[in-house]
Amino acid sequence: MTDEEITHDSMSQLQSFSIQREVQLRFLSPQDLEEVKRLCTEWFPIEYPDAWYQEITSNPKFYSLAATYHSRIIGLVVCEIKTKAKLNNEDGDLLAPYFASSTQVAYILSLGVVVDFRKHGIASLLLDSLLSYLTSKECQNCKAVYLHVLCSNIVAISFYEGRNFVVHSYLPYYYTIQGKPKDGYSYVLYINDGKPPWSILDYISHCGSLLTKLQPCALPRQIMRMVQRLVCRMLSSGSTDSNANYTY
Ligand SMILES: CC(=O)SCCNC(=O)CCNC(=O)[C@H](O)C(C)(C)COP(=O)(O)OP(=O)(O)OC[C@H]1O[C@@H](n2cnc3c(N)ncnc32)[C@H](O)[C@@H]1OP(=O)(O)O
Repeated sequence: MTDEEITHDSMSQLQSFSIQREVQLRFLSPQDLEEVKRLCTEWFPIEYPDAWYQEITSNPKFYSLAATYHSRIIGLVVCEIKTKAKLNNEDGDLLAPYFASSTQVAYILSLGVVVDFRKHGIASLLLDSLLSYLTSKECQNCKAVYLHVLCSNIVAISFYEGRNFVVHSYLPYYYTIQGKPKDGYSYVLYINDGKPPWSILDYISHCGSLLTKLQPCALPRQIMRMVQRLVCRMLSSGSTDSNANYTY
């Protein structure tokens, strides 16, 4: 790193620190509808119906958290907690089959930050708040957090991957952007001991570890040892009997 880069980095960190000190988090309310609509139109290439904005700003089933700076919304995260039974087909195999259909999962509908405030840790702050809620005592039945993202959204993908989210599936033609089909990915983070279904690799490695435990090559040796032990026991019980006879 050059001196110039170090200075720029420290300046940026200082700026982030002073912004973060003034950022406040609060839940969205119906009064935020127009502002949220404006921001989402700016951030996302997808058009949402008005009913969607009404829902996320007023329905308590959504965890809709805003980051504000001097009372202005500069970022938001919207998440819905639902049961495994309510998963769409494409996400149906998010959790291992042994999880009951009443097990919960959290779906991040959107996460965005105003351009001028990006790279100052605002999205991280929002995601951390969401994750600390989802891993709290009251949400222990929630086993995974997942989301959908355009394959071309490299910034968001690297953001989520940097926070331990992993690809769950590739979704060809998942989006329609300005009349054109676009591919997507679903990403997932398992929480509260949530687990994905077993992959072929898991089955192979499980069979491998079973075989290692059983040690089929050592089987004849084990049988020999068992026979030896049995004979020894029979002999020693015979001698005990004779000792017993002698004592009497
Ligand atoms: C389900 C979905 O919502 S998918 C769609 C996601 N949203 C969008 O695409 C909307 C448009 N994009 C955005 O709004 C933003 O770019 C987001 C939400 C993806 C990221 O928001 P940001 O507030 O910039 O994120 P944040 O600052 O927390 O982290 C971004 C990067 O900046 C880095 N960063 C944070 N502070 C600093 C700093 N002071 N100096 C330099 N880098 C910094 C972080 O380390 C991080 O890098 P990493 O991902 O390589 O670890």
